[in-house]
Amino acid sequence: MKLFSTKQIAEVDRFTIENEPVTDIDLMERAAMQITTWIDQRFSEENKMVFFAGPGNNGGDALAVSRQLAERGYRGAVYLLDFGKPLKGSPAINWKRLEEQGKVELHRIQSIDDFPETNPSDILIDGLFGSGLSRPLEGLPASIVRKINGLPNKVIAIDIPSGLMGEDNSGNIPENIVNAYFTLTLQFPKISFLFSENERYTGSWEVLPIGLHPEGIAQTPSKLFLVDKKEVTGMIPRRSRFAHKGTFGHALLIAGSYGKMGASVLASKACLRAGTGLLTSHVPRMGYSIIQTAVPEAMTSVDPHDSIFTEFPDLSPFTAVGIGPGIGVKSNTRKALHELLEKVQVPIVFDADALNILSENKEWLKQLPENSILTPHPGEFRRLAGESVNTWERIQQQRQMARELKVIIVLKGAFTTIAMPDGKLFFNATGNPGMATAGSGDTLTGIILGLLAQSLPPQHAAVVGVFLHGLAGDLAARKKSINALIASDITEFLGEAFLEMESVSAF
Ligand SMILES: NC(=O)C1=CN([C@@H]2O[C@H](COP(=O)(O)OP(=O)(O)OC[C@H]3O[C@@H](n4cnc5c(N)ncnc54)[C@H](OP(=O)(O)O)[C@@H]3O)[C@@H](O)[C@H]2O)[C@H](O)CC1
Ligand SMILES: [K+]
Repeated sequence: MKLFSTKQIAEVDRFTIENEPVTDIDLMERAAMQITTWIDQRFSEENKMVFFAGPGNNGGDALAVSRQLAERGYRGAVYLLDFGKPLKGSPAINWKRLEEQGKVELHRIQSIDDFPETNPSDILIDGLFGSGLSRPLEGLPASIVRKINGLPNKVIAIDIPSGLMGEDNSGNIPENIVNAYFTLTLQFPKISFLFSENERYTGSWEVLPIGLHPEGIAQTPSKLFLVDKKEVTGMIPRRSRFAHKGTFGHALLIAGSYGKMGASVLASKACLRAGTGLLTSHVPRMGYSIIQTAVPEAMTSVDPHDSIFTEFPDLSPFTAVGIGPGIGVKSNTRKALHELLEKVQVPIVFDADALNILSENKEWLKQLPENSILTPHPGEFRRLAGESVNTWERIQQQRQMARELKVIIVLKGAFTTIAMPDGKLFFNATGNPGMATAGSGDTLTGIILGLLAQSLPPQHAAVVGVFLHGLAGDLAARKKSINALIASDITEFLGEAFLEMESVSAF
C-alpha cells in the first residue's frame, strides 16, 4: 500500500471530488460518518462529547461529527477556535447545520479564558488542525493544546493530533502537540505515525476508509509503502510437486563464536524453517558438536580456528550467504570478512558483528556487492551512518545510503523500514514489543538467508523475511504472551506464519 504526504492526500482528495464526482460537503459528511460510527460503537450517551474545532476542514469534520452524534442522542458542546475571520466553505455549512439542528451547545474560543470547564468523563474530540497544518502551533491554538494536554480526559484526534506534522517534525514544539488517546485517521496512515517518538501524540491509531478515488490513488506517485499481506503473499513462490531439496538452494551461514554459539543455532533453525533446501553452518571448531546436536538438519563447515571465524569454505556450492550473528570483531575475523566481500558472487545478508566490522572499515562499504542486504538495529545503523535527531532524518539517511551503495538496508524497529537501491522505502507493520529480545535479530537473518537461498530476488527476500518474522512473532505472542516471548518462539511459529499467507494455505 502506498503512503502519501499530507499534500499528496489533499491532491487525491481533490481528484475524488472532481472525478467521483462528490461535493466537498458530502465527502466531509462521509468522513464524519466513519468517525461518528467508530465513536458510537465504543462510547455511550453517558459520555458528553466536547469538540474543539479549528478554522479548516479538520474543524469542519468535528462540526459534522458533533451533529451526527447529537442525532444519535449524545450530549455535545462545540468550542470553535475563533481568530475573528468567518468560517468558509464546508466548515461554514456545517456550522449553519448545527445552528439549525439546535442540539449541540455552540461556543467560541477567542482567548484562553474561554477554555471550558470539563468533567473527567467527557470525551474531548480534537478537530483543531489536521493535514492542512503548515507550521508549528503558537499563540492561542498552542495554549488550547496545552490546556487539553493538562486534563485527565480521553482525547480522540480527528485525522492527526493537532500540531503534529504528517511527515517531518524536526522543528516542531513538542508541548504544542495534542497528546491523543486515540487517533482516527482518514484513508491513509500518516507517515509520522510510523515513528516511535510520535506515539505519545497519536496514542493508538486506526485508519478509517472514506472512499477516496482508486484512480487518484493509483496515479499519485510515491516511493513510500506500507507492506501488506497480499503483496507479500505474491512474492512467496509456490512449490512444485516435483521439487527436490536441490530446487530450494543451499545456504551458507557464517555465525557464532566461543560464548555466542546460540546466535548460530538460532539463525540456522530459522534459515531451515524459512525453507532453504540445504544449509551449511560454518562454525569455529569448538562449535562443531553444538551445532550438530542442536540443528541436525544443518551440515557443518568447520573453521580452522578453535573459537572464532577466520576462513570461509569454497563458495561454489552455495546459492546465498549470511554472515554476522555472534562472530565478534577480532582481526582475523575482520580479514576473513573482507576477503569474503571480494569473492562472493551470490546474494548475501550482513548482520550484527559483520555490520560492526563494516562500520569500523567504512571504505569497505563501497565493495558491497550490489543488492546485498544489511540488517542493522538502530545502534548498528548509527555506527554505520552517523547520528540523527529523529526517525524522519534517520530514514532519509537510510534511503540515501541504500541508493549510494546500491544495497538493501533493513533498519529494525517497531516499524522496521526497508530501503531499496532505487529509493523506495517499505514500512513493515507486523511484530510486537515482545520481539525486542535476545536473538530475535539472529532469527531474522536466518529467515532472510533461507529466502535468498531459494532464489527470491533480494528485494523480495528482505520484505517477505521482515513481514514473516513479525507475523511469526505476533502468532507466538498470542500463545506465549508478549512478555515471555523468546527468539526460538519466532522460529517455532514460522510455519503458522506461512500458513497465514494465502498462497501457501491454498495447498
Ligand atoms: N482526504 C481526506 O482525508 C479528507 C480530509 N478532510 C479533513 O480535512 C482536513 C484538512 O483540512 P484543511 O482545511 O486542508 O486543513 P486544516 O483543517 O488542518 O487547517 C487548515 C487551516 O489552518 C490554518 N493553519 C495551518 N497551520 C496553522 C498554524 N500553525 N496556526 C494557525 N493556523 C494554521 C490554515 O491557514 P494557513 O495560514 O496555513 O493558510 C488553514 O486555515 C483533514 O485533516 C481532514 O480532517 C475532509 O473533511 C474530508 C476528506
Ligand atoms: K486534529
